[in-house]
Amino acid sequence: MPQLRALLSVSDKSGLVPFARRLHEAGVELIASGGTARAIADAGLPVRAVEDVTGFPEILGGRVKTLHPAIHGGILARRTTQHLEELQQHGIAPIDLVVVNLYPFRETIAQANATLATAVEEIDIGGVALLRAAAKNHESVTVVCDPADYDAVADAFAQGGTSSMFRKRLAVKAFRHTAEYDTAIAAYLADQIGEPDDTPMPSHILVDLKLAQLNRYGENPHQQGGLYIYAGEKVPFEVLHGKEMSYNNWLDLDGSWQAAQDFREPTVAIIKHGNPCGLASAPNLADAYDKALASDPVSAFGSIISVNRPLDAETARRMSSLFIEVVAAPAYEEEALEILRKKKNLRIVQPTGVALRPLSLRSIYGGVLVQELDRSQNDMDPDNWQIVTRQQPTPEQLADLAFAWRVARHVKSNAIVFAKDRATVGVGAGQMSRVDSVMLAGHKAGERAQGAVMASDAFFPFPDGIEAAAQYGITAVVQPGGSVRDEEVIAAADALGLVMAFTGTRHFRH
Ligand SMILES: NC(=O)c1ncn([C@@H]2O[C@H](COP(=O)(O)O)[C@@H](O)[C@H]2O)c1NC=O
Repeated sequence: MPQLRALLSVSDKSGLVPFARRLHEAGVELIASGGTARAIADAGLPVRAVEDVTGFPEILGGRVKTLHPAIHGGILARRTTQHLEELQQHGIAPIDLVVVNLYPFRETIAQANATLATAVEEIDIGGVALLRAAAKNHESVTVVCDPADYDAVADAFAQGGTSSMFRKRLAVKAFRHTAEYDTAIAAYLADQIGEPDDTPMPSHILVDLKLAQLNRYGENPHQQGGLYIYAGEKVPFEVLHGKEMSYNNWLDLDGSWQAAQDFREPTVAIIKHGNPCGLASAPNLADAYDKALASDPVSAFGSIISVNRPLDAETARRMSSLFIEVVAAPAYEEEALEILRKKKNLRIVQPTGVALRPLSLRSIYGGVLVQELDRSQNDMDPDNWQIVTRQQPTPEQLADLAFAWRVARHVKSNAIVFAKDRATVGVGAGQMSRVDSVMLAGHKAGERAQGAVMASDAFFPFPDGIEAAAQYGITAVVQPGGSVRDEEVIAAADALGLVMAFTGTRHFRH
């Protein structure tokens, strides 16, 4: 049996000594780089320093330690006569196991005081080269990049060596690891340097996503699903109470959170299947909640609710009579938490402070669609609107129109929002025809449509939508305008005595 040899070069030395001891006990000769060799020797185990093998000292403050043919030759040689003879000619011994963990680049850049210079120093070169060399030669060499694998590898060496399948799996893991490592470096450097083509649509997007949570299933029980987060970042919401978040919970939480945070006044967004069934603003959250719930109390059953202020006890008390899947608030009063915690199945969540990414990514067949988030501000201000009807809005109508317009961008197209007193009273979402959305909103609002205003996420192609709205009692309309039939639509609004504003901006949401 030939002498087996391991090269160890680890930044994180946890678990190193017991692992090295087991390898030694299995008859494996240990070679290690500076600090790693010291840690092994301090534990009383025999170890050869890399410098001793290469006959060359570590130089440039550790920038060159293991980058030497005596090391890489030993790893990369095929175990064929020709390669082994070549090794012998140069006095190089084969290396059968490579154990590396890399400089903590991600941890370094996550620190508040990180500079470009400190980050660059934490870019591991030699360790990556060792991992890649060993992974390439997985036919004969075992590569370990994760201390979680120490036990299984030690077990295998105690039995004489690793299996071919195990080596292949470890090689895949090592290549994945170095790819993730380089992705983090590239993303950081691009960010620091501010690549010229970085805005608005970068020429390449490197996405490094890590599984944060395996969901019980995807949208439906026959689909697998999970939450992936950007590597090195936190899960966006912490679950303070209740069961694990499901796939659909995450999706609806995202919609409700972004909707509630879009408003300045205390606001409550009640979401079902990606659309608000009630959204309202008021001087305090408790009243905003009542108004949002009143919009469509039937649909609010089993909803996801987000608010944009710390959740107070009074609002929590009012919420506790409704079956809610998830509640999200920027913070919670202690008493509010006590009240909500009584509901066993309610998930209470709070954001962890992860920054909102400016681009949205959505996978389609054969690609990923990327766009900036819909965060336009100009058209949200009624001062920038054009009143196109003879009838001018009252201040009250204008305030409701501005509210409804902001809600509309959080509703799936074709989106129609009926609102009164800064609260939705009817929402028509996700219809293929705009006039159908009007009818849905009107149906939901019933009597409450009388004197309410209407927002439409895109222009009315025909007067029919306006005429239907007027029949429900709508008095004022806000829409982007821009249809070839705008004149006809304006004439219809004038004939009905309605106010109509054009914003010039469309808010499709698919
Ligand atoms: N430059 C090199 O030749 C080199 N070879 C190995 N390393 C890294 O040095 C670290 C271990 O160093 P030490 O054994 O001195 O504590 C490991 O994270 C390893 O990935 C190197 N350092 C950086 O590239």
